[in-house]
Amino acid sequence: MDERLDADEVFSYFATTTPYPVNFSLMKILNVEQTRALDQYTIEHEPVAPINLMERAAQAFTDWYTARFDKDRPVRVFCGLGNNGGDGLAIARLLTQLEYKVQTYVVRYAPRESEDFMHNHRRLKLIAPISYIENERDIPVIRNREVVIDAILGSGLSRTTEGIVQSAIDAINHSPATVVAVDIASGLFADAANGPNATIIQPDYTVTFQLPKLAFMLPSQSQYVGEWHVVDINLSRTFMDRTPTTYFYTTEREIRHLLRPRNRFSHKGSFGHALLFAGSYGKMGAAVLASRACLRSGVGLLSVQVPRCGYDIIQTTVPEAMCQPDGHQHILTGQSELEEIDLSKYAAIGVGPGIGTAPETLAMLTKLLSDAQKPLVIDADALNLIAQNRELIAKIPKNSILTPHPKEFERLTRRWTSDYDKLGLLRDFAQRNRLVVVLKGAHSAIATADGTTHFNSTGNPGMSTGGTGDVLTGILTGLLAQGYDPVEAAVLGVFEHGRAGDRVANQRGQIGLTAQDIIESLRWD
Ligand SMILES: NC(=O)C1=CN([C@@H]2O[C@H](COP(=O)(O)OP(=O)(O)OC[C@H]3O[C@@H](n4cnc5c(N)ncnc54)[C@H](OP(=O)(O)O)[C@@H]3O)[C@@H](O)[C@H]2O)[C@@H](O)CC1
Ligand SMILES: [K+]
Repeated sequence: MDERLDADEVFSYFATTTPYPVNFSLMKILNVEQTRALDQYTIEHEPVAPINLMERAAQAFTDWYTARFDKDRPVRVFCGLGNNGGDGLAIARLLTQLEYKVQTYVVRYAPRESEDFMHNHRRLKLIAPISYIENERDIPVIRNREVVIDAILGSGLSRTTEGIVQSAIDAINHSPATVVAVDIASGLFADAANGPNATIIQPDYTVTFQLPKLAFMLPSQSQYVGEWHVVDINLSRTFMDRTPTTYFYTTEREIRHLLRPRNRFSHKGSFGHALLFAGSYGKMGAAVLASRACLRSGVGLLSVQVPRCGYDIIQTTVPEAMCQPDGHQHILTGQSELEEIDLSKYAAIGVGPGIGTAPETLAMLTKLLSDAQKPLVIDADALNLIAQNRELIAKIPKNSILTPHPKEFERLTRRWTSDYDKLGLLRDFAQRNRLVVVLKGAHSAIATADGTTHFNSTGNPGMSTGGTGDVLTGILTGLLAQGYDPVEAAVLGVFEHGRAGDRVANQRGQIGLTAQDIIESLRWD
């Protein structure tokens, strides 16, 4: 895009060239250009002078900082020469006025400074000394218990760091101090891959302005983000609401709008009849977990199709469910012992947990994909069977929800070169095949047929344990059966699955967390 466009033009550029509809209001992730346009639009339309907006940002950061760090911890603020550096100088002034022990450094990597940097430089100079870092000798020794505030480079990063900036970043990274990045770690691109040997601040915390950045969502960037927090600086809501984006971040606020309240006159028929195809000899636990999770998600009725060896297991462990044994003792073949399965009876169908990859099960899956008239939830071994027989991808009913973990997604597509490459693959796969794809992991990413990606905000590493995926499949099938559309079901189900995991982790820690605990901790109010 032409750099000379002003904020209004950028606004209409994105409004006319990004055709993705948004069904419900979620927190957006904007790209660097859009973020810049958002700042500019706020400045012109609020209106607010740029220097006052910078003061607002510095105040919001300082409020966050003072709520967490005591005055007795010495602070070293490292500033660059752009507006991120300007923020740093303003923060140094605000903290000094609050009687924090502050040392300020300006990393002089270029001859030019931004206007708002210069303004804040003059103001700070009146009340405190400022040191300059021009070569390595000027870099101070940073000690334990000190806090470094990193304001060297922000969203204006345009190239890989080098020279004195690189040396300062290295010194900060090798120090024992706690590091807090202002807006984004210096050297980290907000929405593009960094080169292989880039020098980037590795903060303990990132305090970012207004909206999270795409880089915060990616596992490979986590060492350059740390624990991140968004602070509100009142940038234009109009611009944020009306600027289309393909990336969203799901938080509790948005989930509240998605959840449908129950009417006291409803009966079990109102919440749908779900069917799960799950289990095989030695993997019946997956069927039990998916079934229980489906019931805990509010489904009206549940039937479970299992191999004969699983019949007694389901009947005793999940008495609420009806059980239909397959003709085969150990695996699913689709040959029901009781009757031909009438798929049209079911409001939603889930397939995959613990089914194994036997040829007869492949035959069942193939028939299911072509007979099902509505979206399915497809997980685990069903995904592996599809990956081994890629011609099946085209047969998956449109808007089905697939829930691969990264390895399963790689089998369905190819190895990726970076997390950004992976995001592109995910979006293309979902769009091309008209599917909803939940890529599981930290900040699970949900890609939809219309090209949008929703990142989840709940969940914890304790959930990387056997059976949690089966629980998710049960939840999603239960939500589809209740009439949530597939995107809503995926966004809501992934969020609540993660939130239940967080409740367990809060009560008993992450290490001992089990899939069963997640089921027991599900709450929908
Ligand atoms: N706009 C607003 O209203 C608000 C903005 N806010 C704050 O502003 C920040 C963005 O500020 P910014 O745009 O001035 O960019 P910033 O990152 O400080 O540096 C740009 C300078 O660095 C240079 N440079 C680039 N890469 C380099 C490298 N590798 N090594 C060395 N130099 C490099 C680059 O040079 P150039 O690319 O022009 O050659 C340019 O001179 C944002 O993160 C937030 O903190 C808040 O106050 C809220 C209100
Ligand atoms: K920074």
